[in-house]
Amino acid sequence: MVNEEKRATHKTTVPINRMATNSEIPTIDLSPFFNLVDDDEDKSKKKVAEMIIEACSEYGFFQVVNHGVPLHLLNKTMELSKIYFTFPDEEKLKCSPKAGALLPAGYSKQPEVSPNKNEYLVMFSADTGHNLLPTNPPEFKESLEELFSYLSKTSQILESIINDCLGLPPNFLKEFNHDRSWDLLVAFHYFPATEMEDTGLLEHEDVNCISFVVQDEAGGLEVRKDGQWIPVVPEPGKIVVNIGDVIQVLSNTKFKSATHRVVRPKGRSRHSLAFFYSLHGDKWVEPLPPFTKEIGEPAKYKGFFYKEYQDMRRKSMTHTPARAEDIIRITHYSV
Ligand SMILES: O=C(O)CCC(=O)C(=O)O
Ligand SMILES: [Fe+2]
Repeated sequence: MVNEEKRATHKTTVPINRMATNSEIPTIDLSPFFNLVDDDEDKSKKKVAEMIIEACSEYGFFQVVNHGVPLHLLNKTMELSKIYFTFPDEEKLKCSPKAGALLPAGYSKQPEVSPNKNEYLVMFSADTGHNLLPTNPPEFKESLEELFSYLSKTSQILESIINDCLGLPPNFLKEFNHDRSWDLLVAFHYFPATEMEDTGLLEHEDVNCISFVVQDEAGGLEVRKDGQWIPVVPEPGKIVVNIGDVIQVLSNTKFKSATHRVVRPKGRSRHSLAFFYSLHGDKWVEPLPPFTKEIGEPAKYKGFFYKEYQDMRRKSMTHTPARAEDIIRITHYSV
């Protein structure tokens, strides 16, 4: 009961618009950036850039097609992930993160008291040597590794598009964010909603640079725009992209880190795959001069080391404060 009451305090008071549809979340065709046949490549790239500028300045969310990730690989990984999460706990716990690991790779379940209701498997780039991946079901590990490397390539392309959309010097973000060891891929399993509540993941903004999400048919991802929750209806082949706090801070809020959450469906599980294009923990993050002094605008955030912010966020998720307003968000660094 105490937990139910505690969870209830996290319920948002923003009205829910369940009638809204995906048409409000722009879909952007990335084919001009993947060398697909095009008579007028420069014009097409410019069009994509315009759409991305609009989506990122409006609310930081969009969907992509022709994104370079093979659809059969997305589907296969999702199917294997669904099988993996049906395994008994003792099997899944064989991949529990090593105590004291700097970056906790492996299988974890949200603590009972957490308002988030899911279990998940985290992996980093195979090069880091941090991973603890299951050998069962067969091919799951290989699929995850392959998917990781495709998503990594796509995120680097998207980062370079965003770099240009922000008007930064060529390759600025690539050089700033050259270390790929903090990028991570997470396979999620959300438990079916109970009679009392349907929160799968509390409303939040992502800490990192750019996130990618693929949901199964159950859906449940919702984005907040103009005070309303817009459901992101899963569509085969589309990948959902959202801007994280790092880009919001660097651009001094020119590009937005959107608030989103996961609502659990009743009577069924929900699965998703999320890739977080990140930043090395030792990086210092602060609003960049082209968005501040060079245009006479005050910086909206104090600077911080990425790992300091990420640590605080992780703690506030595992030991969630009773009051939603005490959960650490990027506003912690607001000036
Ligand atoms: O599972 C999803 O659809 C989204 C997950 C998410 O927003 C996150 O892990 O930050
Ligand atoms: Fe998120």
